[in-house]
Amino acid sequence: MTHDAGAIGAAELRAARNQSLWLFWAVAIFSLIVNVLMLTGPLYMLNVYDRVLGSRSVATLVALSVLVVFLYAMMGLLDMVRGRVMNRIAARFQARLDQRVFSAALRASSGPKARAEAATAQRDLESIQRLIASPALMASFDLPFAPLFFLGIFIFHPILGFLGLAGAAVLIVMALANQLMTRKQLEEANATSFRSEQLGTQIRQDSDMVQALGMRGAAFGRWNEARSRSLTASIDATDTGGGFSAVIKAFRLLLQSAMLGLGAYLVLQGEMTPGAMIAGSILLGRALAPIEMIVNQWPSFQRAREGWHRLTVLLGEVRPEEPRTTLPRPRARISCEQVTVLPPGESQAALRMVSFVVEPGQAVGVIGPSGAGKSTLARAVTGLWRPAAGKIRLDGASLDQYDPDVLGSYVGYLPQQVTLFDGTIKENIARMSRSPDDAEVVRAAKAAAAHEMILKLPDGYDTPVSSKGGRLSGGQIQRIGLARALYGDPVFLVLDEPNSNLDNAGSTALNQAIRDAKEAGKCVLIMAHRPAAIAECDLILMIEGGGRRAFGPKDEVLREMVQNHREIAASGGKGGGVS
Ligand SMILES: Nc1ncnc2c1ncn2[C@@H]1O[C@H](COP(=O)(O)OP(=O)(O)OP(=O)(O)O)[C@@H](O)[C@H]1O
Repeated sequence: MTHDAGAIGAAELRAARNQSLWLFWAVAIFSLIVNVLMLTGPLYMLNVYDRVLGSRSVATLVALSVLVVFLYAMMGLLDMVRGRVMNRIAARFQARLDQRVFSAALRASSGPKARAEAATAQRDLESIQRLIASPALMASFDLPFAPLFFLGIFIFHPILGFLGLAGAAVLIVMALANQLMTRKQLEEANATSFRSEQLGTQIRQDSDMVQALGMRGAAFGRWNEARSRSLTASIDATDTGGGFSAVIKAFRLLLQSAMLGLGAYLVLQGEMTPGAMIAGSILLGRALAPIEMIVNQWPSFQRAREGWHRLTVLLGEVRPEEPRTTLPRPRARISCEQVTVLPPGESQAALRMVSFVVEPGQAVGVIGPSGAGKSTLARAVTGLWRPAAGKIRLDGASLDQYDPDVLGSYVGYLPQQVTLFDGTIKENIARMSRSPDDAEVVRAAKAAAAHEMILKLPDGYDTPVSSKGGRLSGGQIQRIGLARALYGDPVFLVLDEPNSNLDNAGSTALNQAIRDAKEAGKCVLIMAHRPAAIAECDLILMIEGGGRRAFGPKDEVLREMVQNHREIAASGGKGGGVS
């Protein structure tokens, strides 16, 4: 992370926090009143001991008690109000950043920067929100009023005041030691717990494969190992933190008793009244309570601090998208100019200096052996992976000149591995739109030859599916993926291995869909291994090892390939790796 990016991310987080600045001030003022009202107890004690018992006046006792009930009621009310205000500050903070963090995490996961931070982004935001809403942060609002209580003790007797201050200093040193000693342990506990959770989720998601391949024992063993590491780290952290909490609690109780003892001595010396002795001990308890609370809740502070740091990196590296000038709907002309693409986080290019042009109404078959860079090209042309060098243009404008969501609506992308969202088939075809266009959903399904198949399902278009397809077969998922790609009249289609799961009828329907798209003036890129998928292609782009080997009319390129094969065979060499 560059220093500038970090500063920008931190400024964004601070701005979200500072939008509630006036509410923080309101909480500070409520805290001032609540802390002043906390003097009620000690003052009541002082008066009961020194006045009521001395004068034996029931009337004074009743009057004082009525006053105390009123003051405690006020204190309770204000305490409740400040708690509710803090809850709302926390909710505002999260609401303001939720979408921004979500979208930054989404973009970071397919980009080279801040990928690690993206994994926990939403959790990190929540950990800050939880801290703001917790009694722990409220305790930090009470902390500045500790001097008020110490002043009260000093007024009772300076020696008591010095004892209280010395005790508080010891407690603060212990709190700092707690912070220092648990920091690394808590970091380790948080990280290992996240890793074991992730592994558990992955194993559950791939449960079919885990069970079919007899991986249950091995998977469970690995998960158990991760879980044990997380448990050990968490025990270490809670042991240390819990130890400090216990010592601090015992020390605070001891200190209060010491105050009482010293107070009693001063009373015996005639330097103080018994009421002041009791009140002094209570005041000390009030002054030290926030320190104890902060130490006990230190893991929440630590989680929020780590989260804040990671979000600083994420938001600094993944800046909000600048609004773009709206361009007219483009023609289906795609040109790649010397495009080089690095997969996210990699330093080696998966595609090198590739150039070609596809005109409206043309379909180009992208062929090449496994790992040649076909899917990489698909991701680059759809705008998912930005080229490290060169330009990809749609109707003359480079892809980054389009708003990503608008560009997405121009793209009909069928990825190599189709995943669906939890929802109905209709919602999936309609790209999870909140207001799906039924007629368009059916049109897209018909174009993908999925209509009849969908009607045969128990609830037709309203059949619920899961991310892995649920009741759907591989071929059915692929057809729904194709219908999704065709939904909303995209400008161009990018179909990555579109017929890998299709039967003959499916392949025929796919070819019809490609013909229709060409007739409608769209252009189509088909990444393919199987010859049937390139039947409708006018052009062939052959890539190997990330570089362009050949590009031109289909027959010419195929003839050239056959020629090469013959020559290689004749010279006794081995055939090329083209599928
Ligand atoms: N997400 C990724 N992270 C890192 N490297 C990747 C990623 N995706 C692909 N690569 C690398 O990029 C190169 C090209 O992969 P790509 O998936 O584009 O090949 P392909 O031609 O589509 O292969 P196949 O026909 O097997 O699908 C490979 O060396 C691969 O290891």
